[in-house]
Amino acid sequence: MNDPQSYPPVFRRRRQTSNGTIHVDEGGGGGGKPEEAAAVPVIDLERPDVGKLREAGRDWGFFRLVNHGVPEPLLEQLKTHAADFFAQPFDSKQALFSSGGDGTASYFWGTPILNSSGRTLDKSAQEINWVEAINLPLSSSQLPATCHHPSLQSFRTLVGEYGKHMGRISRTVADAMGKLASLECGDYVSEPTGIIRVYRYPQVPPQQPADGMQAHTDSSVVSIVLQDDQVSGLEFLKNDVWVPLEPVPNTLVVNIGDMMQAISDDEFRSVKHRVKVKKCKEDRISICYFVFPGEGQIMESSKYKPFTYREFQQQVQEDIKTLGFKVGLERFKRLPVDPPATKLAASLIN
Ligand SMILES: O=C(O)CCC(=O)C(=O)O
Ligand SMILES: [Fe+2]
Repeated sequence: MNDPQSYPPVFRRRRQTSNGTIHVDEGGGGGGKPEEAAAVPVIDLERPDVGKLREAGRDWGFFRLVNHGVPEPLLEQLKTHAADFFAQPFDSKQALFSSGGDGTASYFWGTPILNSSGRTLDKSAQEINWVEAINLPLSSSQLPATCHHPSLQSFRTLVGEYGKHMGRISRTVADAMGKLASLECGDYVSEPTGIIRVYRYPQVPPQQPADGMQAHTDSSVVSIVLQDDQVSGLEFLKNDVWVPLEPVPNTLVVNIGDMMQAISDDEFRSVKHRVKVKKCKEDRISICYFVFPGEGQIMESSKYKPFTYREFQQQVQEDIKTLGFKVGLERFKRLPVDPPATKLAASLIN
């Protein structure tokens, strides 16, 4: 277990029981359907099976990726650096990122709701997410001037290397899925928009259950998750049941995002998912990659009115501010077209 001082104070207070000790919830995992979890499609990136890929996109929205070509030592180094970063005292972490501006790396906790430059939008939400994170836009390799810690510089270099693999994988996946839907989905992957978000999910105290991350869909074209090998928590919705995605070492998890759903005319699904970290002695660390279309790129779809990714983002932010949640693609749905009056009249006569 990490030093309590390493946690943001809001988690520290709530993690303490009345006698001042940190509570750790013991025992096995919860809920879910193990048979569904075991059946999550596995795609071999070197020899993608098109039938499985179609099934993964249509029926699951999630799949596991093997033979992805990211060297295992890179994955291990990233996880070690991430754990070392989060283990620092909270005040030091805050100080390291204190000079960041829009579009540069940032540190946040309690909410995953960020604007497009990675700044947090809403810290007042009552249901805080039980997570702290660093947000690293891949287009700016610069860290804030206050990030002078040598280990952070090497972490950023590793993230840059990992980001290149993520760009390659997301393009390959989007191209392959595009072929299935007779679309150029790969054209919608704009690599400069790529973001790496590194999360630490502390254990949630049983007396105050909270989600590590509340249920949501990703706005991306695709997202790629490198899970903690030891601590599970990621769950996705299938047939109204939350299915846990247990970690499998050296495997990546791919998640279809809202933009892929739109451009594929709903052929592929952006499904709801969440993170539940409970009944475990360790914190969970995950490293997530998100890639989006270029801001001005127009999404053409038979199911949705044409919109740019910028418009989508603005609408999401507006909804979060005014309603407290993301409405997402529903906002852009084409209205059902009424049958033309003459046709209706004709059918009545017949
Ligand atoms: O940490 C994870 O496993 C998933 C996080 C996630 O869903 C997100 O950041 O959108
Ligand atoms: Fe997500």
